[in-house]
Amino acid sequence: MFLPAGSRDEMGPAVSNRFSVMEKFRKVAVLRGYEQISTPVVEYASTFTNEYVDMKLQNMLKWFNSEGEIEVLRPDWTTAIARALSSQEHKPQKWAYQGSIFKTDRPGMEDHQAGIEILHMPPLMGECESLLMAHSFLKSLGITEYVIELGHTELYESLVQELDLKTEDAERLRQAMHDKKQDEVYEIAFNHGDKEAAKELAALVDAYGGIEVINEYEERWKDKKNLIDMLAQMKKVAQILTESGSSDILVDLGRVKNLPYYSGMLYRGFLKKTRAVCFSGGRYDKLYDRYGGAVSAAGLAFDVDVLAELYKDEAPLERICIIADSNSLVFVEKLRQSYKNSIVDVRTKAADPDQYDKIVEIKFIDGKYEVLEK
Ligand SMILES: N[C@@H](Cc1c[nH]c[nH+]1)C(=O)O
Repeated sequence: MFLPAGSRDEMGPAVSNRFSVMEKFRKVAVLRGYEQISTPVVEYASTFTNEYVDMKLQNMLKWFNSEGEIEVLRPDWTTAIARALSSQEHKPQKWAYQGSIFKTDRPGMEDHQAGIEILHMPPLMGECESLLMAHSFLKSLGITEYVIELGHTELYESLVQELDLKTEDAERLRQAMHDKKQDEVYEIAFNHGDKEAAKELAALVDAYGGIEVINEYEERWKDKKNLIDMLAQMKKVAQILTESGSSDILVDLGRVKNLPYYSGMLYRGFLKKTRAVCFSGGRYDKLYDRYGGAVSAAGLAFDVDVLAELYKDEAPLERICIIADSNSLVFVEKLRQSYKNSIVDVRTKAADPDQYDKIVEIKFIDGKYEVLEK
């Protein structure tokens, strides 16, 4: 009530767990050498809808400003950061950020993200650092039961290039591939190419599983050098992650990009228990073409809302309630010093004992304040 559809209030643990997740993220990012970056929540729509980014205006929260230009609430951090960094010197950079993104094509409209962007690093360094950072961060939250899924946009894109597709059919094919509708993939590809190309694309729908899928495809594509190189990249990243003790790895060679700007390896983290996606990212060098190009860029964003739902404080603080009144407040403020590293809540009435580990009452006896345990 009194809120636009999709907006919501949050209270208690839903909020505090989110802040705890964000604090942990910041700590891990700082210790891995990331600098913090923040961009405004209001941007021009054209930052996200221009031909290099190509996000859909219909999914953005938008309005006209007084000059008649369309402004939006930030729908994507990665693009906003690319805009903010466009005039920066080309030297290795690692940025970390946290905050909301707004999209109307999902329930809730506002998502809380924490993410990293790694620029001007040699190939594979960005992908590996993104995923190793994800491993450290999830570990710091006590999350070990997750699966990393690796993909590569250019596998599908290079096969599709061989077809003669109009924009609309290209979109239909991408959707069918995304939904893993093999018959539809075959049909669209066959109608716009030949039997061979259609068979290859349809087979890609099933190219999902452990690292052995890459081995199979190395054999299958042994004459396609560009595809073999991409598989080698995926294999190398998988090997580095495995040797670093990271989580289980799956590959999906038929994965299509979920954001238009990706142009290389893609990765996602799934929680084993719920299958929820807890992070997602990839390589996106071409996004920088708008700003002069020749930039190596990779990164990922964590879904803070998904992580906050799982959050458990491993060493909860002792909770103490002091029952006092306005006369004893000065005394109570001093008394706090003796409860270092505890949550000290001052109330005026006996509080719910279930909420506290200890309740003490301040009484004025014989001219001085006494602390009585209850
Ligand atoms: N911006 C992407 C995540 C990402 C960060 N860097 C690269 N990709 C998303 O919202 O899914």
